[in-house]
Amino acid sequence: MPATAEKRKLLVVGAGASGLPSLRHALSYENVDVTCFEGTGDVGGLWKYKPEETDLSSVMKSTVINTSKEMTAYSDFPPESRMANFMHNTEMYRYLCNYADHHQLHKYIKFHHKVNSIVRNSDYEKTGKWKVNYTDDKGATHEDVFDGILLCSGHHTTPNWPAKFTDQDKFEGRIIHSHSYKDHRGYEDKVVVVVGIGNSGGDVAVELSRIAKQVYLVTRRGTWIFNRIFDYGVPVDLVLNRKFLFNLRAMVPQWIGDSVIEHKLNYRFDHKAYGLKPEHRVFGAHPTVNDELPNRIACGTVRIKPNISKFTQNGILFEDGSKIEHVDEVVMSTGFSFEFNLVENGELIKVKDNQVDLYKYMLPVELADHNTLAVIGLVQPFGSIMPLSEMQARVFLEEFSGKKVVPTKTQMQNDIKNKRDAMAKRYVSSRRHTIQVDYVDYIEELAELIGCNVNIWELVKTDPYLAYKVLFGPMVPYIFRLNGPKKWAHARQAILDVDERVLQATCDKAFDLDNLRRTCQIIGEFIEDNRNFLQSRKLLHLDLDDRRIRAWHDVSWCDRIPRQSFDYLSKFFKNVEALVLTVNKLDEETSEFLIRHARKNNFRFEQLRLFHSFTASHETIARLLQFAHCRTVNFEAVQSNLKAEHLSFPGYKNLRSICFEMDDSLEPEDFQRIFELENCVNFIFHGCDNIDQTFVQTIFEKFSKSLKRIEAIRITANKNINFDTILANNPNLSMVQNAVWKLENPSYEKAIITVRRNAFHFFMAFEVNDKRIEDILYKIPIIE
Ligand SMILES: NC(=O)C1=CN([C@@H]2O[C@H](COP(=O)(O)OP(=O)(O)OC[C@H]3O[C@@H](n4cnc5c(N)ncnc54)[C@H](OP(=O)(O)O)[C@@H]3O)[C@@H](O)[C@H]2O)C=CC1
Repeated sequence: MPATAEKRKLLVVGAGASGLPSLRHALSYENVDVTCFEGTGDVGGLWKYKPEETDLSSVMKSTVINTSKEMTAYSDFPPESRMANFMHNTEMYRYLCNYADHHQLHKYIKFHHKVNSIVRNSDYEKTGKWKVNYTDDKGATHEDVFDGILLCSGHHTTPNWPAKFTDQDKFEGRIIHSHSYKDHRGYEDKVVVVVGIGNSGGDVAVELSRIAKQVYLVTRRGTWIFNRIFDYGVPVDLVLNRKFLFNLRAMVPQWIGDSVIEHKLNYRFDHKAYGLKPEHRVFGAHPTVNDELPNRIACGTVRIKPNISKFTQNGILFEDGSKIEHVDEVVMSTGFSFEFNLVENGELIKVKDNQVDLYKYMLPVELADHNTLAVIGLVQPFGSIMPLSEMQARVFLEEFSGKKVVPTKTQMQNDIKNKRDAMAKRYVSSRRHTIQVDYVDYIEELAELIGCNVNIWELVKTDPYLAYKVLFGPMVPYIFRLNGPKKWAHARQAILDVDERVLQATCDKAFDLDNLRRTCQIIGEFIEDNRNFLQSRKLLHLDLDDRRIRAWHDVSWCDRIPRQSFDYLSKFFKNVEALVLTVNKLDEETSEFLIRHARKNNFRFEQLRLFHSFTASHETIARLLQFAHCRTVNFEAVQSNLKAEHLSFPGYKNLRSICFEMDDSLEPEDFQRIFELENCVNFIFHGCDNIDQTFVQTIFEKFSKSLKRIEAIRITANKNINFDTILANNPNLSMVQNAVWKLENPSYEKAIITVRRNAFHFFMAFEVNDKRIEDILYKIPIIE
């Protein structure tokens, strides 16, 4: 495909978990003009729970994903720290929505647009173009030609109904497929038979076991059951999907790896004793992940049964001769089928019993001359599909945008054959095992194609710590944004922060003292190494916060300083002089600590910025201000409860500048007293959203007649004020974006250095426009 200056039109079909990253990456190519058609009115596909009976794919109401958040994330969008390690479907949906919002994908998605057919265009041989027939959101049908197509419509939509069991039609109870199962309602006190022990069957059986009279779970060959969490509560996929382990696995016979894991799984519960031990080895079938099933079996609320041999009018006979006389409900959790009838009536990508010939499960060999159509997300990994879908889209887009990354037709065919042979050798022969991949091997294979796999030996030379993490840590998707096309500047940090995000998902206040001490040491060394520089540049800003601070402007949710970090801070205070100290939720204990250091170490700062509500008393704050020789206090986004009587405390008396919330408890008389503070000449008014025009005018009159100075007034949502009148009456006043008015304001440009450790961060800003800053930014130790 020739590189071309002209934009190539790409259609992404579906805005679910595969469509969204496809769209996001397509947008990063200048020569690609992308549109996404989504049949429904929302993004999220399967992950958007649909309470009604539908032909669309949908999770159950209670579905919790069985891959962990870090292994399920997209490569440039790490999940929030507080998101669960295994997300409930509503949280998954939120993650997908956030991703779409973050990358502003909505404007490229045409909702309620349904694709009816896709065929090669008349000039396909020459151009590789496709003709698409679709119905728009008004019901009108159109035809359009695209240079490329990404089919991202999922493969968990069409229920696979098993061939009817003997006398199934005579059965008078209800039989549904798990696709139609929503929640437990209606199953109370019923006898339920769940057929199939895949992840759907396991989930349904466990859920119903709490409210049904009895649940029977049918399996014709047993299965190995994984728990979502491994030793020490670490998500199992974070433990098993590691580069090192896969490299090792390639060197030892398969049975060794199988035996180790089987031993581990049996150690939790003996699969034989629980009637589940299969003939196949653990990696010989798609894994069933279920944390509760063994317990439910132990409690007898779920009983394991072999396959059904026959239905009766009210009951079921099993292959071992056992019988249940009365059955109310049967839930066939027997998997899904897929087909590609949308594309040339199913003639192009032929599917038989879920067997399909696609290069890397995405590219039809017949189209090898152009490679302008791909299926995204058609894999069933030991691990999460989402990062694989994203990587598939990246492979396609590299090719589509002009690079040659897909090999020759013959190589494609060989690869398909090799994969099929390997699958037949390893897996139980079944329609379930036709698109199986190992997460690590497969993502690396794709990454190799586009040159974004990590060369560990090269990395060891330049960044040994990161190399260690990549080799021995979980193979998180961010790894594939360190190199190659569309590198992501924050990939390194995202990799190093994995443990922290995992930990914070289960423990808000997870502080590890050893780590804190190590942090002190590293920070100390950093300060030592850069002493001259630090002394020549006064630190502008020191932010004490035990939450992630991603950017200067993004300090949105904070907590109090952890006690454990006092040690660490002491070390820092000995070395650095700051202009601004920001503390979130300042309490008495922290204030006393800071006062001690101000007195003992001569720790100084010029501005105290109090973020969010604080519980320290004004008396204590005043002492802190006094001992730190602080001349500016900034009550920001807090109820300051500042009263006239506080002003007699020495710390407040000496203030030169004060910033406070106008909408809090401040009374006009208090304001008058503050205004009259002798030393205080600079004022910033925050959050003046509820004050009225007269008051604002009074403020300006007061200030214009005195030596006092307003640095800024921030009014973001005030309907009472006529800005034009006020600006007209005050020629020295200018409004700078977003209703921030400035009379005078020294504007510092800032560089920001964030040094972070496990759940605790230092935030430092220096004066900038200095090349040194950049150098330091790169050298700053990253603390885990
Ligand atoms: N929480 C989560 O994240 C969830 C994820 N999923 C995923 O969705 C996908 C689909 O899962 P699922 O719906 O469970 O389907 P699967 O295809 O994985 O499992 C189907 C089950 O039905 C059995 N089965 C099929 N046909 C018959 C038959 N004729 N007689 C008896 N048993 C039969 C299969 O047994 P056999 O092995 O003998 O063929 C197997 O146990 C998987 O990738 C799964 O991981 C699903 C649910 C929840």
